[in-house]
Amino acid sequence: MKIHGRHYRTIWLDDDGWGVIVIDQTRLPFHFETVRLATAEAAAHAIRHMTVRGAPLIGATAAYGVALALRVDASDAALEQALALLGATRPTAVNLHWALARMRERLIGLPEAERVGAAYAEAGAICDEDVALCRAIGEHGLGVIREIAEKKPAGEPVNILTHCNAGWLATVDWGTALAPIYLAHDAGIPVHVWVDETRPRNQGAALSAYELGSHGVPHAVIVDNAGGHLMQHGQVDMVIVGTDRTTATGDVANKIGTYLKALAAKDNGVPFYVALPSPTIDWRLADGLKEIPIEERAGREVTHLFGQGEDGSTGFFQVAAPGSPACNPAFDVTPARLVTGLITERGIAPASAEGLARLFPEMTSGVAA
Ligand SMILES: CSC[C@@H](O)[C@@H](O)C(=O)COP(=O)(O)O
Repeated sequence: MKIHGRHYRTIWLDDDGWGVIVIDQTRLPFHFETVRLATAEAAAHAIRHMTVRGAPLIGATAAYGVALALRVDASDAALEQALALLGATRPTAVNLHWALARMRERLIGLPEAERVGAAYAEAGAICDEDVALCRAIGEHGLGVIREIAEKKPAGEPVNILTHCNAGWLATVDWGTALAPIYLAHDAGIPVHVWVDETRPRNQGAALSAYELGSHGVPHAVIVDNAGGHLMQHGQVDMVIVGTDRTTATGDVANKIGTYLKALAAKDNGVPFYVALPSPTIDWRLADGLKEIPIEERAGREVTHLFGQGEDGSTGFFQVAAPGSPACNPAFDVTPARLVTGLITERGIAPASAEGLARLFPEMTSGVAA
């Protein structure tokens, strides 16, 4: 993604070759600032406090967190401690656990002297692979957008609704849900994106809108409650969202509010697609509602809003009645029956055990078989 004319990934190594630089997403869209992570604790803090967020980027940051820990102590005990620390940061996105398991598998059998180099190489490979997976998701999703565009009067935009931020900022580059949109726009297909603001943290209004604007994609921010109305009036041609964990049977956990959009889409005959790289599939799970852990975040995210005042200063503003308690489940589960298709790096699968098994036959032992 280009910001101010320069291409950025969302995570990279500092000039010294070991410090890890990330974009501080808590400062966007008002300030583009980076943060240097120099310890595993700093990486864990960045994930927990959402300096970085989005399932694939959480996994990539955790992988580098392991490398940072091993620089200090490359023993088995230190490795296990770093895996536990980083694994406890956020519960819903399975990419975190996938990345940590991969790091452990790569490192545990190595002599201590080789671990640091191998850890950086593996974290780098996870990042490079994420870029390739997201690009492939973009290509497959582009086909869907193109098909819809061909059925519309010439020049009329394909109206796409998205929820939360499953774009460049949520991954290492490209994004998942937004990758097909970038490719469609670049291919000259007219697209227009309805961006759900995505309360409570406003990842749509703050991050997706920032990205789309930086790439020149026409879009409009809408309140989370507007999607159903727009669908009823024929103003949404398709929905594309990301996911933090998808079961082997095609149930999809994503940012709170996704389920309501899927219900509205079903009622209005609007195709509802979920874009995901395969590390987001939890092959052990068959029932998303019962089995996917849903993160509960602080009530303060509901009662207070982050924004910029007219004098240019940024800060938090209370919007709820002082003293009122708040409840803040951060994700919900959309059952597979409401999902039109899962856009993966290998193609588009029906949201079902059979559909996923057909695309990923090597993973189909257990519940997906
Ligand atoms: C490609 S990212 C997919 C999901 O991680 C994204 O849609 C999402 O819900 C992010 O939640 P967040 O709480 O901002 O980390």
